[in-house]
Amino acid sequence: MQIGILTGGGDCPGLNAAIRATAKSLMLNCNAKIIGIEDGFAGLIEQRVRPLSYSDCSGILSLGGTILGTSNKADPFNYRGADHSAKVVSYYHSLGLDAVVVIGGDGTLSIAYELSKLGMNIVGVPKTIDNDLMCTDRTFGFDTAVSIVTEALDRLRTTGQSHKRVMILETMGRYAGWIALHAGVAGGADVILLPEFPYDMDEVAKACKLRASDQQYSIIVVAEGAMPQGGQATVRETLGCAPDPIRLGGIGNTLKLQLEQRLDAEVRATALGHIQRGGTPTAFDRIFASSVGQEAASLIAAKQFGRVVVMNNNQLSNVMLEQVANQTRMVPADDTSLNTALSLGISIGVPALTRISEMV
Ligand SMILES: Nc1ncnc2c1ncn2[C@@H]1O[C@H](COP(=O)(O)OP(=O)(O)O)[C@@H](O)[C@H]1O
Ligand SMILES: O=P(O)(O)OC[C@H]1O[C@](O)(COP(=O)(O)O)[C@@H](O)[C@@H]1O
Ligand SMILES: [Mg+2]
Repeated sequence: MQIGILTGGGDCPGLNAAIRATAKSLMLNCNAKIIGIEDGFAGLIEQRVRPLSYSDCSGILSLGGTILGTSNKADPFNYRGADHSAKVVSYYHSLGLDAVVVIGGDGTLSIAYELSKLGMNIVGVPKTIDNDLMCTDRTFGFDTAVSIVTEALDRLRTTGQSHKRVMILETMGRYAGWIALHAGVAGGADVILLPEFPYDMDEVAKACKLRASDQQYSIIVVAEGAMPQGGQATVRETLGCAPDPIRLGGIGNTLKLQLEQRLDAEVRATALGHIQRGGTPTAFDRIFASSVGQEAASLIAAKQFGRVVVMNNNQLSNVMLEQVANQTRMVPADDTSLNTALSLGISIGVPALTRISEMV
């Protein structure tokens, strides 16, 4: 049996743990040969692959990034203005691959679904710091990102407290607020602004004034996709050559300027950016990535193709690729962590009455 592995989309901590688990499990249990596909779908389009030996997959458990490389721009259906999908499928056959394990997020798995319809045997493994994939409670990379943001909040707290300032921290997450919400709760934020609930500037200012009257400083966590009521998400840049060209970012600074006009306090904004994605995975993400990796190997062994490994209520299972393709999992109004935040008096920038009506 000959199996390809690729990692697609933005890198995240735990990718190497997943590659290691998938490859070792296939080698040990199925005597499979593993072909590493370089730089996500770019490797299939540009025909760049290399064999992965058992030792290539050893010693990488704790390593951040991906030994295979990745791309969040290489879409075989729209690559530099042309459709390369037929060429990708014939390359897959010419390599003698029995299947490809595609480790990716919503975008990568949407592409995987389209390729599976063209006859490629694919098993998907979910990854992304954003945690925005449908049908799974978690994606690996998320826990590490939340830990990094939480540590940053702990650091912002002591400097914010010393200067009696409003400290804003902007997180990643695209159009979903999972990182901001979880890190905001873990870091004891006073205000958490999410893309799912457009905020009212007056409410944000009111929450800061309330904090100024007791603790004299405030901590705001804002997701990069957050937007004011009636407004739009802030775009950092629009890439020239990608089918999905929008990169969000900059809302932290905009919020700082707007808040300074409404408050007496000084306001400072920090954006963690790619620091949230780099470096070593947490123990949780190492175990999680290893579990989903070996489960993908089991699906391959059982010839269960066109499926994605998922984890719900701590149980591994799988769903069809089409169930996760072309969708984004947002924070729902009845989310447990959101309710925790609200119960603790953390503002989400909307008036209490709106909040209650949204939640019933
Ligand atoms: N809904 C979609 N359908 C098809 N391709 C998509 C979709 N969304 C994103 N893509 C493409 O998928 C690739 C990876 O997407 P990205 O969102 O960056 O990573 P991830 O796989 O982590 O979600 C990019 O080439 C992007 O253009
Ligand atoms: O690395 P880039 O191209 O700037 O992309 C940044 C985006 O990638 C992410 O870090 C991860 O997103 P994906 O998992 O969908 O790739 C987002 O949180 C962020 O908006
Ligand atoms: Mg994505």
